[in-house]
Amino acid sequence: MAANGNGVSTAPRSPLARIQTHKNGICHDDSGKPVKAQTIDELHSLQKKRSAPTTPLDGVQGAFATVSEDERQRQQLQSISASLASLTRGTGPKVVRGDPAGKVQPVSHVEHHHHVEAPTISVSDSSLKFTHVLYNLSPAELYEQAIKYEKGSFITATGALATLSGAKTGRSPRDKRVVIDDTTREELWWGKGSPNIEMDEHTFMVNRERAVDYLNSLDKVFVNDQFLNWDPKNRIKVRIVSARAYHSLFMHNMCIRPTPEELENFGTPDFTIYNAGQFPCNRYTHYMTSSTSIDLNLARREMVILGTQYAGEMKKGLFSVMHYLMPKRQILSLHSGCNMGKDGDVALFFGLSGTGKTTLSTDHNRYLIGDDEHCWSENGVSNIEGGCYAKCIDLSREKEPDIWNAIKFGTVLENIVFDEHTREVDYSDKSVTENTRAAYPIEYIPNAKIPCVGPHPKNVILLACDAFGVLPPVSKLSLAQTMYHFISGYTALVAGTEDGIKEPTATFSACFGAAFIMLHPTKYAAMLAEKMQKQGATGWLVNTGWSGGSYGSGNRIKLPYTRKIIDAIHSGSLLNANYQKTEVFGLEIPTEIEGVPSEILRPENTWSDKKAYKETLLKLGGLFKKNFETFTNYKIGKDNKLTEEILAAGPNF
Ligand SMILES: Nc1ncnc2c1ncn2[C@@H]1O[C@H](COP(=O)(O)OP(=O)(O)O)[C@@H](O)[C@H]1O
Ligand SMILES: C=C(OP(=O)(O)O)C(=O)O
Ligand SMILES: [Ca+2]
Ligand SMILES: [Mn+2]
Repeated sequence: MAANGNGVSTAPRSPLARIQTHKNGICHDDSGKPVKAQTIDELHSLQKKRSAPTTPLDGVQGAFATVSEDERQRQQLQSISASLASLTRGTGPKVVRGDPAGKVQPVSHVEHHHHVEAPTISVSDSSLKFTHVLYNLSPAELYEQAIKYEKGSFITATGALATLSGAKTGRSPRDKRVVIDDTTREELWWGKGSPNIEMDEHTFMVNRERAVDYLNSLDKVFVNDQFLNWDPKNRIKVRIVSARAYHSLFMHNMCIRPTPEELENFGTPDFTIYNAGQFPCNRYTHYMTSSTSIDLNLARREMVILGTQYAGEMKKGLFSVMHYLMPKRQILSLHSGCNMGKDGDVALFFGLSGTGKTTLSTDHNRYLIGDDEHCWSENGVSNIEGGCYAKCIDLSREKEPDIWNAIKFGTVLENIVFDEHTREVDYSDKSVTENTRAAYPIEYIPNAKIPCVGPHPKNVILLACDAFGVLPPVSKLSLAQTMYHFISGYTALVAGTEDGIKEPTATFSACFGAAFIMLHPTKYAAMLAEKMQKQGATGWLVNTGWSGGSYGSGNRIKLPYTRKIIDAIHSGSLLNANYQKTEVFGLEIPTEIEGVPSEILRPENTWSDKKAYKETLLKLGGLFKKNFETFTNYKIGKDNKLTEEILAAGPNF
């Protein structure tokens, strides 16, 4: 008698025939070979196959012939131990590979085989302790670590790893400090407007010790050895030591991933980050003004992070380092996105946070070279990074399909909100922060250009999100105007929506990234001018912000219109359009662009209150003038003529 789960009889009239599973009547539950295991533990051990400790980009499975696996691991651990050395002990901790919980390698075994350092007299309990190193784990391994040990880690419906960055959901530029010594005092940009807030070497060491002691006190740390810069001649080796799988996966995605062979020969890193973000700095330490401190020491080639878990701090910290190292080699570092057309025409997209670098460089009809950080050398452009970091607020599949589709297994989704059951992400939800983010490897964008390098740029697009609504959607710039706007680095922020409508605030950030530059802005500007002149590149100013009024009365320019404008720049059609000059800013604006209503091209047409338009225009012009006062005493390049032209290229009234 058969019954279903509800106990209701479903008995057929006649008994069922016996199920025939095999001709000879012997019942097998499967037809495969039996597993080669005597116990469940053995069975589990079969599940995992040994492989290289990395995730190769191109599936290279080379022969690891030059050094034995044991020797390679010993060297690696020694190098990591040296990285984690503290001041008081002089030597690093005893490090051992693998997850302490995973019983990957028994401690005694490793101690016996790998003499990480010469035996020293134990001066403290911490030197008796082992620190397990999770070295260049794969995304899958990092998912497991995050989900097991880090609160707030979940897999979303599309397979991304949702994480929380804690109390800080954005960068903390006021807590970023740079060690001042005889070299940096001379070389770097200090004082008004500079992002380089000074600290002394000793204080750096105090913070370094705090971070290193914190990391050494943990059962395990994550170590990433990776590269920056796709230009092979100017590649930098970076090591990131962190406490969270989230941070390790973020950097795995954002830096260039080495192949197993490259990792084998990695050697000593050129730069090391100690990310102890969960642990605060000591506010009684000299120079500390909060519990957060991001400290850069160029001489030691080290960065220490205390009191912030926002992952963007690491990528932008390394960007600062590149802004120091590259100009020394006559290479210009750029806070810009970059893409290339089918015919090899390259465009740069400069702009401050939220102005559209990532959105507009990710273009289905063009090859993506990178979304945020590039180098421009004698040979052309190269991306510094191996991944993209997109803003996700109000992300839609229709408007940004490539970014949408990149949010899948392996992608880190920061501070987003999802349905607790379906794990479907609600991209409109700002409950945690407005700065929700997705970090994914660049190859998640289908038309990424790998390797991420390209020829010299043809178009240099300066993006400004003008919440005042007075800058034209697009204008063609002279070289002097390009320099003026590059040095100004304008965008506008909109005030919080909750307290009702407030005035937008203008922000000026030299080189569209004052927070990251290390030298005086005019150094970068001079290099840009020289390169643009030599390559005959055209500058453009694109307003991705408001039209028809300021924030509150007007609307943000529709993304499809901005894309049409960008298309016309790329195709070259805009270069030959008819232009009219605007008053105050003296910008050349086109009268027509295919696919864009002509009336929006001239901002005053879109404002119903013409008087308010004129007032707002003059107000913004005044803010530009005031901001530029700091730069009027600087010469740009070798040529006095260019300096004078730049000064004249600003608003005139
Ligand atoms: N007209 C527009 N042009 C560019 N971006 C726009 C526009 N309108 C709205 N946006 C939104 O503005 C944000 C731009 O952010 P993003 O591209 O990540 O900036 P960045 O990379 O410069 O920090 C995206 O969320 C995008 O959807
Ligand atoms: C990561 C950042 O870059 P962006 O907003 O320019 O994409 C940031 O500014 O924190
Ligand atoms: Ca950026
Ligand atoms: Mn971006």
